[in-house]
Amino acid sequence: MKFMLLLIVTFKIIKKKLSKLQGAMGFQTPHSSKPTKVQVAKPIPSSYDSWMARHPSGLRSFDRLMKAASGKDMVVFLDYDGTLSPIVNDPDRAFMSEEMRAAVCEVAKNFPTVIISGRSRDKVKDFVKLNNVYYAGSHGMDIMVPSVPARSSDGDHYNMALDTTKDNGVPFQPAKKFLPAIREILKLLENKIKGIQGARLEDNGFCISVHFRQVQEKDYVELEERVKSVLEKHPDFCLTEGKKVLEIRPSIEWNKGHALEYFLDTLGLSSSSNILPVYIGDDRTDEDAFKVIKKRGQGYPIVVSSIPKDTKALYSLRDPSEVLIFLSRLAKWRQPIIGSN
Ligand SMILES: O=P(O)(O)OC[C@H]1O[C@H](O[C@H]2O[C@H](CO)[C@@H](O)[C@H](O)[C@H]2O)[C@H](O)[C@@H](O)[C@@H]1O
Repeated sequence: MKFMLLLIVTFKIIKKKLSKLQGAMGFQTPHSSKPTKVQVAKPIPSSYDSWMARHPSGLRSFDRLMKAASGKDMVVFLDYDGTLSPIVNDPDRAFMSEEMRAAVCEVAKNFPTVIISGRSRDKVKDFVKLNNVYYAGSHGMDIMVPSVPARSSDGDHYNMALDTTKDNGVPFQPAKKFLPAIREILKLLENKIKGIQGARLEDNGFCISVHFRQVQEKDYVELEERVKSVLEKHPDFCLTEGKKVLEIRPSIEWNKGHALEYFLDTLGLSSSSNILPVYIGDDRTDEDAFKVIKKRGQGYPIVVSSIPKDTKALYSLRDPSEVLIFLSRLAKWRQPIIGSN
């Protein structure tokens, strides 16, 4: 009797295992209530893949983008941190590579090129070290309008004689009247953040960065509260947040988007219906420029991100190494000569 019971139990176990195995292999068991098709597992798209479907890679789309750009006046805008240089712990050591510098230099030989950064104009210039690009610092609040026009005198060619080392242009600084208040805020902040280990200030000319990349997470709230307490006495300033940085800036209607429009205007390029601004940036402040390009309905807003994020950009590049490839290809790209085979 016992032997019979053992035999039945063993038989049932073997049957169950066999049926599981068949299921896993896609076979139907005779006991299936409904006939099921053999299921071929579809790969579930990762969130980055589905984000990429909405913001296609600037590299994969390169040929298509350039085809649509042919015959148009391209102007290239490049953010600095996180775009031309990788994000690093020490903001003073965010150097760009020699290859990146060479690629930007080559691009600038063919297209008017603007470096637009949250840093002070002098600082970003020190990092980039190129004299054939235009610079806008303090999120576009510090622009040196070049005395050499972007156009040659016949208006047909991009002027490659541009030399931005000669600061003989006219400064455009819409937040100039805030400078005394910025100095005062800087002093107050120096005292306020003293006790918070790892917090550091960066004087960006027309705005101030309070870095917390090196601050312990438990101190974040305290730091933010201290910064906000300083701003209570300065209601005409606002606080925004970037990548592990709090940014204090004058509350004026001026951002990277306005700066983009301003450059197109002052370079004598905005009247052309053929203008094609390309803007590459990684941070929240770059979204203002993406918005402007989208509104114009002309140009390529490209976000640099290796994670899905909410953005107005139409295209994406994963990180500065992809920016380098994109710029190197752009530097080599030549407008097809109309009429040639
Ligand atoms: O407009 P950007 O040129 O992107 O400037 C935005 C801020 O960039 C810098 O900070 C960021 O990069 C640092 C170096 O990699 C990193 O340490 C920091 O955590 C990032 O937020 C710059 O130092 C800030 O002043 C700019 O506001």
